[in-house]
Amino acid sequence: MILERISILGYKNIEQAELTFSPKLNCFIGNNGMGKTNLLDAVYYLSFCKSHNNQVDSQNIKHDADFALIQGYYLLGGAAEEEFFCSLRRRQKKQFKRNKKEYEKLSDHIGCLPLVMVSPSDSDLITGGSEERRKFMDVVLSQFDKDYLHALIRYNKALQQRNALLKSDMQADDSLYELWEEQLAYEGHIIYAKRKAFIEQFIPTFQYYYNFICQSNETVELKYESQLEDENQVALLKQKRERDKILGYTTAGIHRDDLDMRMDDYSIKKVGSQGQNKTYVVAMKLAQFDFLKKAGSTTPILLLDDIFDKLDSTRVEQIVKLVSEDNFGQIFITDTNRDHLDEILKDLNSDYSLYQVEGGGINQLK
Ligand SMILES: Nc1ncnc2c1ncn2[C@@H]1O[C@H](COP(=O)(O)OP(=O)(O)OP(=O)(O)O)[C@@H](O)[C@H]1O
Repeated sequence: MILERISILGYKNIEQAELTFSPKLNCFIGNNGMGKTNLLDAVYYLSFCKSHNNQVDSQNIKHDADFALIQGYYLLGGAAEEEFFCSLRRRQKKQFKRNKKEYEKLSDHIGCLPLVMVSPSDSDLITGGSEERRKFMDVVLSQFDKDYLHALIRYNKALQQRNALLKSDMQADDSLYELWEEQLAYEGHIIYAKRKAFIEQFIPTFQYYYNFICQSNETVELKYESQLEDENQVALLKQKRERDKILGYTTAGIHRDDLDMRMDDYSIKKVGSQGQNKTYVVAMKLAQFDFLKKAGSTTPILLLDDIFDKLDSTRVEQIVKLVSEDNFGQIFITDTNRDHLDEILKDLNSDYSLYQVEGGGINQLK
């Protein structure tokens, strides 16, 4: 899949940009706070109908503007270019269109433009709460498995309903609880089975990337943890019901799943250095890329935002080798330091584009 060109109006600090991209490598250089991440975020928006780092849409519109527009023109395997259009207006529902036709549901779009973003905020995967790690699994699986996405949407609705009952002052009938608990168990089982299969398949690729980048004998592991591993969810929810009424929320189910992330048998959260943590999440994201590429019919776009920060020269060199290979399709990479990019470009056989980003303006240098 190739993003051939993009047109942006009033998105964050980008007032206006009309850019044509290389099918292989697109490099953006600029100082801190100039708009490099914002540009990648606009590309991310076209894939996920939301920003990577700001869920409040009104804050993604340029401060003094009334609306933001992002238009992307893609080659998706067919002969003709396809247009994806997104408009954000203050206090209005966002519009999302494919070839001028508005989507009925935004979830219909998820997966059409597969994309993986490696960003400095990925460190939240290690340092953040378990919801970050569930989000990681959800983002990967939802992009190619509609059954997963729909089961997750139904699960979350049932969870909201059960939580509303738990919080309400009225004494709800047990049969009402049973109704939602059976639905939670049904959808929860679908999600559990798919997460489990995904992580099993994911681990060897993740370990391969970690070892390739670190080039030493650090060993990393990843384990899926779920209460459903050895419990029946209907029985578990029934057993927890009285306690949940006191707490006012549901304490059992796949919405409590986690990933145990380890290095040399210790929790990486406790022992990992900044560079090791960074390598761990970069390896996860590259494995995510491989997984999506194999599962889908098109090669995802790869966004690499400030990927070299915190890494030693060996690790930088290994990542440079990886991204210069043909395994990856179209890549967008940002850096404040021209040296890293020059290193990649000197080994690259194919065509590339280079842009300078300054104060939200983007100039093509090559
Ligand atoms: N809604 C908005 N309207 C105008 N400017 C915004 C908006 N949201 C963010 N910005 C500005 O965008 C800038 C940050 O841009 P961005 O994160 O893309 O920087 P960057 O070039 O990636 O920098 P770094 O190298 O530090 O990561 C900040 O100056 C911020 O004030």
